Amino acid sequence: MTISIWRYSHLALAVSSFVFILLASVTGIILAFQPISEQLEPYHVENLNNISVAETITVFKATYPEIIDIKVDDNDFVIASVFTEEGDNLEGYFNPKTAQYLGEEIETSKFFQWVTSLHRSLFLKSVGRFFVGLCSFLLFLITITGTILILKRQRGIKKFFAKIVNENFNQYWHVVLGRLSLIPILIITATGVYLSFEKFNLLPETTTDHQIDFDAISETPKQSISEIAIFKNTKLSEVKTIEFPFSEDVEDYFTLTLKSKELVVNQITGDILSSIETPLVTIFTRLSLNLHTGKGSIIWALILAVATANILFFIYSGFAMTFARRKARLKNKYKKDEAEYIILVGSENGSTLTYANAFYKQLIAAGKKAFINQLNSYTNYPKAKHLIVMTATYGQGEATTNANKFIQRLNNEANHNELQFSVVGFGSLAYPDFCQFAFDVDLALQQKFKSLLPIFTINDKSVEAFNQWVQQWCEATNINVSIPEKALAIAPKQLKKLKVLSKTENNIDETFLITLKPKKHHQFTSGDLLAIYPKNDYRERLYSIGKVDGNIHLSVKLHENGIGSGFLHNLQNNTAFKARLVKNSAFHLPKKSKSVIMIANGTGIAPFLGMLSQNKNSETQLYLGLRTAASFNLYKNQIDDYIASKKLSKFHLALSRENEKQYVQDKLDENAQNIAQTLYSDGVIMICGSLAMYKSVLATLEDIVTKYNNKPLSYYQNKQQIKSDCY
Ligand SMILES: Cc1cc2nc3c(=O)[nH]c(=O)nc-3n(C[C@H](O)[C@H](O)[C@H](O)COP(=O)(O)O)c2cc1C
Repeated sequence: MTISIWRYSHLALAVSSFVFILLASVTGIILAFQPISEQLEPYHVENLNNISVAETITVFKATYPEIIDIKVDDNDFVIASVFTEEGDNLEGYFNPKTAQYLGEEIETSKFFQWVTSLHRSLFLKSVGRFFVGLCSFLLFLITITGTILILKRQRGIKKFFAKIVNENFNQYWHVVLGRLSLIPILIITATGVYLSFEKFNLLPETTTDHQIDFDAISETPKQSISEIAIFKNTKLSEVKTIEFPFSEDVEDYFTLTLKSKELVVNQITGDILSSIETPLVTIFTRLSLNLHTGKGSIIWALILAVATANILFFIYSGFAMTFARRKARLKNKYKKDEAEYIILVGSENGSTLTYANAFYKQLIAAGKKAFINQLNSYTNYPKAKHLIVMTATYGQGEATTNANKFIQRLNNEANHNELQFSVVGFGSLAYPDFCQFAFDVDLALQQKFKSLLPIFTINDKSVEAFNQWVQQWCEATNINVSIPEKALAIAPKQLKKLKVLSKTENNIDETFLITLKPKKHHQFTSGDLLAIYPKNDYRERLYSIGKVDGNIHLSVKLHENGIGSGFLHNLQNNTAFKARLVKNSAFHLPKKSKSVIMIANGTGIAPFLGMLSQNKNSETQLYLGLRTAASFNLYKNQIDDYIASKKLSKFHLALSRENEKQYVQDKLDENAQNIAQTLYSDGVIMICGSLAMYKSVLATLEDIVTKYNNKPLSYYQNKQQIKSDCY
C-alpha cells in the first residue's frame, strides 16, 4: 500500500483526537509521578522474597491479640489492621518481620485525585470515560500507522532501528523518539482500552466462590502456624492479602489471596479447604493497571512519563511537518489549457516546491504564460511548449507521494502535443539511490517528448547548483530569468564549529592544504563533504574531505573571486567557523573490497589522502594527475609515508605540463590489464576531481573493460564497482 494512505490515516486519526490526547498526555505525565512519590516513602523495609507468610503471621500473632488482615500493596508495602492489648484498632504500614507499626496509610493527595479524575473521565463521568477510552484506542491506531510509516521509510523491519539521516529537526526526532517510545505507548494505549472495557463491565464476570465442606473439617492433627506447609512455603512477595479467622472455631479459617490463586486454610490443621485459581480477567486487570499507571516500579513510571511527554512532542512535530508540507500551496495565474510553460513538481517536504515556485514566479514576471502543479496532476496541456519537472526522491529511490502516479499518467495520456522537457532532480548523496526517481522520470519523458537539456541533479538543495541549471535553461530557451537570492533563502542547519589547525602556503598551482578540527566529536569519514557558508547566507560550497587523525583535511585551489576558496584561504590558524558535514556514503572507502584503485586530479586527492591513512587491509593504487613536478611537493611527504607504511601499494603520477604531458587516463592505458583484472576480481575504482577528467577516465575504462573483460563499463557501474565524486 502507498505511503500516502498510511500518512493520511496517521494524520486523520491525530487530528480527530488530538485535544483529548493532549489532555490525557499532560495529566498522564503528572500522574506518573504519583507512584514515584509513593515509592519514595520509607515503608519499603524488607525484601518480601525473603520472608515467609508463616514468619509474618507468627510475629503478628505474638504481638497483637487480634488481627483482621494483612495486605501487601503494589509498592510492596505491608498494610495491616490489628487490635492492640489496649483494645485500640491500629491500621497502617507495618514491618512484616517485627510487626512494628510504621505509620498511617498514605492518602492520595487532593491534587492527584483531581488529576486522576480529569485523566479518566474529563469530569464528565461515563461520557468522559467513553471518550477517554476511545482516544486511547485512536492513539493505539496512530501508533500502529506510525510504525508502518517508519517501516516504509526504513525500507523493512530489519532496518527498523537503522540510522536516520537528520535532514529536518521535527522529522528526525518524530521518527527517532517514535521508535524509542513505540512499545511503552502501545502498552499505555492497549491497557487504557482494556481498563475502559473493565469500567464499562464489558469483560467476562468473575467471582471466587469457595465451596467448603464444613462437615469434613478436622481439628487434628494440630499444627502451629510455623509448621503449616502453605504458610511456610509461600513468600510474602506472592501475597495480596491474608484474612485472619474471625474466632478460634475450626469453622473459621484463613483466606490467603495470592497473585495467582485464592486459598482457604484450616487455622488448626493447616489443611487447604479450598483453592481457586485467580481468573485471567483479574490477572489482566491488575497487570493493566500496574502497566498503565506505573504502580510498583519507579523505573516503569519514569518510562511512562517520558513516553507520554514524547506524545506531546509528536503532536507538535506532526502538525509542524503537516503545516510545512501545506505551506507552499500552488497558486496559478493562467489555466493549464492556456499555459506554454508547465512546471510539474514532486516534493515531500516542500523544499523542491520552494525552488519550483521561485522559478515559476520569475517566468510569470518575464511575461511568460506558466502553470505550476504537482506531478501527479499530469494531464494534456494543449498549448504547452516546455515542460519542466523538478522532483525529489524518497524511499528506495522512489517517487514522492505527489509524484507517484506521474509515470503511469504520462503513459496513459493519449493526447500529447509536442513539447520539450527538462528534468531537475533534487536528492541527497547520503542515500544510495541518488535522484533515482528523477532519472526514471527523465527516461519516461524521453519516450514521449524531446529533451531540451540533459537531466540535472542537485545534491542537498544546493542553491548554487539550482542557479547553474536556471542559467543552462535560460541559454537553451533564450529566456532571461534569474532567481532572486531571497526566494531560496533556506537557512543552513546543523552547523558545526570547526577550528583551523594549520594551513600551507599556496603552491605553484595556487593550491593549499588546510586542516580543520571539529570542536566536538562528530561522526564523519573520508569521502564525506564539508559544506561551508562563506557569506553567512544560503550559499554553500562543498568540498570532499579526507579524515586524518580525526581531523578534516581539504585540498583547495584558490580561484580568483572564488567565494569558497577565498574564504578558506583567508582563515587564520586557531580561528573557528561554522560549517556542515554532509554524509556521502556512496563515496566511502569500501570495507569489503580487497583492492581499490583511486584516481584523482588536482584537489580531488584530498579524500584519498584520508582513505589511505585509514586503510588497513586493501591493496591500493593511486593514480594522480597534476600539472608539474613542483605541484606534487604539496602531497609528497604524505604519499611517501603511505608507501613506506604499505598503506599505498602503488603510485602512478601523471604530469600534464612536464615533457611527457601525461594525463591519468594515459597512465590507466599503460596499466590496462591490471585495471581490467581489478574490476574482474570485484575490485573498486574510485574517481575524484574535475568532471572533464571524470568523463575521459570513464571513456578509457570503457575501452579497457570492453577489450579485456568483454563487458561494458555499465556492468561494473551497476555492481557499484565504480564510485565517483567529481565537480
Ligand atoms: C526518508 C528520506 C528518504 C530519501 N531518499 C532519498 C533517495 O533515495 N535518494 C535521494 O537522492 N534523496 C533521498 N532523500 C533526500 C531528498 O530527496 C532531498 O532531501 C530533497 O531535497 C527533499 O525535497 P522535498 O523537501 O521537496 O521533499 C531522502 C530524504 C528522506 C527524508
